[in-house]
Amino acid sequence: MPYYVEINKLAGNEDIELPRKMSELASGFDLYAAVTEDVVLEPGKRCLIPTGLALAMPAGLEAQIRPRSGLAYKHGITCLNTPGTIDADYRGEIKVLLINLGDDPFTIVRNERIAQMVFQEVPQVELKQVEVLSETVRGSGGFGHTGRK
Ligand SMILES: O=c1ccn([C@H]2C[C@H](O)[C@@H](COP(=O)(O)OP(=O)(O)OP(=O)(O)O)O2)c(=O)[nH]1
Repeated sequence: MPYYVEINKLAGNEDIELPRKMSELASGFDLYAAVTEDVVLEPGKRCLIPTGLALAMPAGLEAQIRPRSGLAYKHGITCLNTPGTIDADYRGEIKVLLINLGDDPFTIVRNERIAQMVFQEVPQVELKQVEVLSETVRGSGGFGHTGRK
């Protein structure tokens, strides 16, 4: 059984494509830019791109906003906060925080695919404060304590 996620096109965005899987088994639904005029993203700069969409997903799901590999590889365009978290109770416009890590300005035009959205189940977790944690072999070793090879 699929999860049913409600999607709403915000006023003035009737022409914006709905998020779309570009192949049958793709993980992500591509998201389209709902900019009202072209946005030129200069190298090293960031911008918040509207999608013109809002969602209502069932409790226990989240949506993650992730970069598109092609834009990252060819132009250095990625999501600054990847993966961006869309909470199940968020009803506002979904926005995509892009940054240009490339060498050249990049122009974002309306209805261009700028990122992808992957839905994930989120386990329900309750934190329980304790005085002593259960032991493991690793213990507190981390941050590369096993070396490089
Ligand atoms: O890439 C993103 C990340 C977040 N959001 C929206 C949906 C999310 O549910 C909300 C809050 O995001 P987050 O919890 O990451 O941000 P925050 O800085 O902690 O904001 P808040 O104090 O509003 O929770 O902002 C987006 O539209 N795009």
